Amino acid sequence: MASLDPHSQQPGRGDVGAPETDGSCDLFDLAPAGLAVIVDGRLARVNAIAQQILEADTPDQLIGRGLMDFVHPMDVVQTGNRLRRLESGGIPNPATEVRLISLRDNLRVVAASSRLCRHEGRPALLVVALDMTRRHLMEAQRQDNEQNLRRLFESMQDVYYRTDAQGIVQMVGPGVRRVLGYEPREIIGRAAEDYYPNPDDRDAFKQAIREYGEVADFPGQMVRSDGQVIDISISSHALYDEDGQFAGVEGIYRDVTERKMLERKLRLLATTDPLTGIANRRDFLERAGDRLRHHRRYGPGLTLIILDLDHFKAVNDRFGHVAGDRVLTRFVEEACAELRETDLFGRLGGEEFCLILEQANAAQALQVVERIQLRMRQTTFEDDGERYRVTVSAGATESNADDHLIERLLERADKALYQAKRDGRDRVVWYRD
Ligand SMILES: Nc1nc2c(ncn2[C@@H]2O[C@H](COP(=O)(O)OP(=O)(O)OP(=O)(O)O)[C@@H](O)[C@H]2O)c(=O)[nH]1
Repeated sequence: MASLDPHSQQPGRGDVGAPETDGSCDLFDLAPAGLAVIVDGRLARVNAIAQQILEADTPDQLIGRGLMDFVHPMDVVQTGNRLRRLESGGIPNPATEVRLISLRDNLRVVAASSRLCRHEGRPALLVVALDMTRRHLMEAQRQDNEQNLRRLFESMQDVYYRTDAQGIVQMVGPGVRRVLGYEPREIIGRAAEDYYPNPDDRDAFKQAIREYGEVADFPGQMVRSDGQVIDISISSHALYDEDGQFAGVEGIYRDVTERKMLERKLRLLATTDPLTGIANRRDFLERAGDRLRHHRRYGPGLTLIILDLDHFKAVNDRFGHVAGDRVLTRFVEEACAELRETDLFGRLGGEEFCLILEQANAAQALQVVERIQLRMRQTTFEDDGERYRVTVSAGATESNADDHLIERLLERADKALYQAKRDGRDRVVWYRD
């Protein structure tokens, strides 16, 4: 057994302080570190842990092999220098990280220190190695993760932020440069509210956080450094301290201005009649249905009127489709001039339009229709050098308690309209059973 007994030092022979490893003690094998005795640059003895580090099944696989055979090529020069310094000066080397290649060609990282000793009467080196491979891997992984996280953070389209309980910004990510046009340091320490053009948005956000503890894709608006108002979407959660007290909010927000614009455009396309700009059939009927439901629950009836241009086919046939389109657009302009913001007006198709009047009794509704008809009577069109007028017929009905569906009102108004056409056009007929 190797002896690490300090009394066996042999001063004056270049190995001052070197213990004799004469095999008289089993400390060598018990040591909680890898130990290797090197004689003439070759492994003369290894303990079990050194064997483990170098992935040898038996000590024989290692004994007699050159120490430098196991040192990673990148560390060979530095390790050689250290060992030479030790041999010539005798001063033990402090622990240094060295990369080794095991018998199975795996990278091992050890913290290795060395000192002089004697082995079976010959000058030798004792190398002590602590296996750092796992820690090294973990550290490399941690650094890798940190770098990835940093890269992600830097390139993130979203803005990460954190506020304290008073809404003061504690942290904000670099994405804020792109989204709001500010440097992060310009924002930190300021109230998050300062960037909201509409205080109601912030209040709604705070209320939702208070109520649910978190929000996802919460809509709002913010003001950029250049004054432009942008649409944002926030996903955040509340933070609490150890006592369970509200400590602030953490989350991300992103610029969704383009998405919102696209959504608005799509909504407009899906709900608007492209020629006249008023509600198309689908949108009109949907909103008309909502209003009917509302009136059934809360209020008196509503009035539905179908308006239909007279002899419109003749306009198309005589002056062409473009002239017909002009008449349709003009009719809508004239009708809208007589309507209130709250009135619902839409194009059912072709030259047929529909109007819903709320807060109007039958007499008032008739007045509105008659005013629209009068306007059209007074409007002159001119095409191909010919002047002409286009009149409007209308059928009206009022909702009653049995009307669950808007289609029932449409049916009645249509019957009344038919009657108006039969009675000579340019008039309004109120539906009667
Ligand atoms: N220019 C134009 N014409 C349209 C449009 N949609 C439908 N029309 C035309 O509107 C005309 C409707 O004709 P009809 O349903 O016979 O009705 P009308 O000629 O007005 O007759 P009455 O309603 O009985 O007075 C048809 O010629 C359709 O081609 C449109 O968007 N633009």
